[in-house]
Amino acid sequence: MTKICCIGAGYVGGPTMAMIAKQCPDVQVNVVDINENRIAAWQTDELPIYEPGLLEVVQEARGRNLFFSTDVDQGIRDADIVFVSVNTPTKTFGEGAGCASDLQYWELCARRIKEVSTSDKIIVEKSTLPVRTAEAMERVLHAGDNPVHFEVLSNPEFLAEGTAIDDLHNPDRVLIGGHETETGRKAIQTLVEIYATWIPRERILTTNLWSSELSKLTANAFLAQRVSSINAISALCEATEADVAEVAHAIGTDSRIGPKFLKASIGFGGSCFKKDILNLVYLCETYGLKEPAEYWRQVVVMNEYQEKRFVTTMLHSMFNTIANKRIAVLGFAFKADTGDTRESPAIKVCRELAAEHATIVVSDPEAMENAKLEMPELADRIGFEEDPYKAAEGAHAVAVLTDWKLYKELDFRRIYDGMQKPAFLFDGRNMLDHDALFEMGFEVYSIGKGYKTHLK
Ligand SMILES: NC(=O)c1ccc[n+]([C@@H]2O[C@H](COP(=O)([O-])OP(=O)(O)OC[C@H]3O[C@@H](n4cnc5c(N)ncnc54)[C@H](O)[C@@H]3O)[C@@H](O)[C@H]2O)c1
Ligand SMILES: O=c1ccn([C@@H]2O[C@H](COP(=O)(O)OP(=O)(O)O[C@H]3O[C@H](CO)[C@@H](O)[C@H](O)[C@H]3O)[C@@H](O)[C@H]2O)c(=O)[nH]1
Repeated sequence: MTKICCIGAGYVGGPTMAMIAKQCPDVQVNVVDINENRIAAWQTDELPIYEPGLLEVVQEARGRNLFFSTDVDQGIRDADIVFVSVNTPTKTFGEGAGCASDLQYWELCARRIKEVSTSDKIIVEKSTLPVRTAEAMERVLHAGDNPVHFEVLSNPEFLAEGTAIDDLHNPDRVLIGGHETETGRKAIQTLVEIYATWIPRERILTTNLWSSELSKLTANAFLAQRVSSINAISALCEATEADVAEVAHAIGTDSRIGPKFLKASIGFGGSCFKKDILNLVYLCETYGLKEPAEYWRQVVVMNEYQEKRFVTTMLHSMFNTIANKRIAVLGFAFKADTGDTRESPAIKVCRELAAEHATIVVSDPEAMENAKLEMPELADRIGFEEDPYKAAEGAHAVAVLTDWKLYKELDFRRIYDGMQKPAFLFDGRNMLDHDALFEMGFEVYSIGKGYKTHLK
């Protein structure tokens, strides 16, 4: 029986390993982590992350061939294949602070693997890493006179939160990079066979190590670039009475452009896009490629502009003062169907609103616990109210920041009746029926669509 160990039981390690275990009952999968609370939660039905469909997948395999443990060393020692899926955040200190990837968690894992292994293993980079990390890892793994052989593969993860289970079940592609040597090819084949249990072989791409590592950063850079591109156009739409949704539809029907990832918004969030683009920027700079670095940096610059612009619109439309006005923030997660608030644009928006001395009430169906941890410094300005109607009661403005489906279904007549007048509504996701809201009496502001106001 093949034994897999995955180090890191987070948003990636948990769901990916649960899917492998579900699809491959003959493979034993041990997910290990140093975070005791997380591991304990994976062992219950109150999973540590909210992801539609995840619980069912975990329940099918848990206790059969899927196990969660804090015994990292034992997990590594027993395994034929070790996935490393630890966090690789942006460095906050020293050289490359604010841009480079912080590789300390990855390197600690490599050292641990070397320390405790007594048999040959395939080591799989699941975390998103700078191109050529595998080289450094191989040096760490093979330092000294260790007789054990480690074959390093890159297998980046492309799942998106909120759709992780569908993405894992039916991925556009799986990417596996390895050395073009006999042992490298053999290791690639071993991993290909695991995925081929449920994924058509032609969707499993194999490349050299560096192409695989770089493809992950490139994919995220291209995706984020599309969001920043349409957001840049949204600003021009507002100035010209063009409608960004119409523009996006018109260009998206060109098969060379395609319709996806063209939704104008308050900006992209999540733990990956900004971090991975900045990592790409840092890599370009490291190789002396100033212009490519600047090119990609602009994707992040545009995103920050879009977040800031949203609050500026709120401020200007509400007569240039929001001090002590109650603002109901509907949605704090960085996108719908997740409780994840990492790098959520809602954080930036709340900070800017608080800087204007607004009184903020945050509501979200899944992200309240994480939201409470995000902005401790604003505790005296922010309240939390799970019920969106209560959050909006007495508010001067409602700002929709996450595209939760339930916000489409709210009784906005009831919300309007309970609000201060004029009642402002800022739709940061362009998801509501703006004509109907305007008819009810709202002052309606959206992204890239012009404003609907009763005020002269
Ligand atoms: N979140 C996503 O949607 C997503 C998608 C694709 C790729 N990625 C990449 O996958 C990686 C993991 O992301 P995530 O969102 O799952 O992070 P996460 O923070 O949710 O999980 C990482 C886990 O690793 C554990 N860990 C850290 N060091 C450890 C060690 N030495 N030993 C054992 N456990 C350790 C942490 O305790 C944590 O639980 C990152 O590189 C990220 O860029 C994330
Ligand atoms: O047209 C769009 C599409 C997305 N977004 C926003 O962009 C952010 C990212 O969304 P999405 O990409 O769907 O979620 P993530 O979970 O961050 O997934 C991205 O980041 C992961 C981590 O690397 C990758 O694995 C995925 O392939 C990649 O889509 C969110 O704030 C979305 O609201 C928009 O504003 N407009």
